[in-house]
Amino acid sequence: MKRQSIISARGLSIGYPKTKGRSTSVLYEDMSFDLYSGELTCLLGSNGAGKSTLLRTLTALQSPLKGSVILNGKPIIQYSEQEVSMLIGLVLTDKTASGGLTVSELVALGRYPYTGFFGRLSKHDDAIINKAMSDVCIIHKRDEYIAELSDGERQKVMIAKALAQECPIIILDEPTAFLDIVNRIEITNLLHNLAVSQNKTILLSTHDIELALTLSDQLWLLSRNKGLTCGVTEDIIFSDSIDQFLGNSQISFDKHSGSFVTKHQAKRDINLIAEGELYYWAKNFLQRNGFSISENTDATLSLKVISASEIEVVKDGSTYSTSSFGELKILLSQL
Ligand SMILES: Nc1ncnc2c1ncn2[C@@H]1O[C@H](COP(=O)(O)OP(=O)(O)OP(=O)(O)O)[C@@H](O)[C@H]1O
Repeated sequence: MKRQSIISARGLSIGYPKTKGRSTSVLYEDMSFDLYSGELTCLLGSNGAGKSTLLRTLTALQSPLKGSVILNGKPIIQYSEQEVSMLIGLVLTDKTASGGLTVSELVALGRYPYTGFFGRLSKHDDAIINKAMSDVCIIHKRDEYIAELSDGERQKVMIAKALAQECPIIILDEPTAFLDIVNRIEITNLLHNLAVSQNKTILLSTHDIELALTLSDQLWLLSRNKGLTCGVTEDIIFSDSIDQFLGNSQISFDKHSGSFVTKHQAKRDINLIAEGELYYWAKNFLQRNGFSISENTDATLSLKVISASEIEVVKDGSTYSTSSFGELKILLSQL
């Protein structure tokens, strides 16, 4: 089945043009990508990889150095500013913006591509604004000032504004920056639900790798050495690209846990017998304490975790029992 891409590019170069005191700075050359509707796509890359530059180029805030971004089959530069704002809702992370407006006033700004800046809001506009605030669960704060909201609430308001804009595409630059874990999950989940239930095309940049792996349909990985690679999340995971694009000499991506782990200098081999969550956390404990997990059941050192309070160590045929990981740490340092 061939899907229709909403935003695409072939042979795109992005970066910053020559200025008086500086030569052209090319970040990426010959980029190719497609964004599809009904999907959440997460853009991952280290600090300075060029995520914001790519998002600005995609939304026509910045010109490409070469090539063009194609929006619904037509180069984006052929659209007027108003036409682009009816198609793409852009959410930037700016903590200081619009503090003097109330929640509903800020969300209402999303209607201006339709009404004009001095245009009056119709009943239809009011209904859309209310629905947008309900969709992101912020309607109970509709009369409060933006300056008095928490970061998570403000982020929801910015998303509601993009929803009120009724754009088929929403692009967000680090929408979960500054948020706690609950709000990070809530916002990312909300965006995924919007993509699926309202068939929107949603692209966001994030450093929240674990959340992106759980909720995004497509991943875009960006690295100055390796360029851009795109694919369905699980295809990207099994291609080992996450490690290649985001890992380094200190950390590597662990496919089993779906998270990054520190590369420890292992000094001793140990055989581990445990199941499920006990295996996961015992392995975590051992690796952090300088052990390498060995598959060899004849290893001189072996650990059996029956429960979190029943842990046995076997060394050279002798068995030692402990009732916590705290005790185990002391025991292992003595054996
Ligand atoms: N206006 C500018 N002129 C020249 N170079 C710039 C400009 N803005 C950003 N850059 C450079 O482009 C590179 C990419 O910056 P960008 O902000 O796109 O990265 P990022 O991946 O979004 O980073 P972060 O995760 O830290 O937000 C950086 O080396 C940066 O210094």
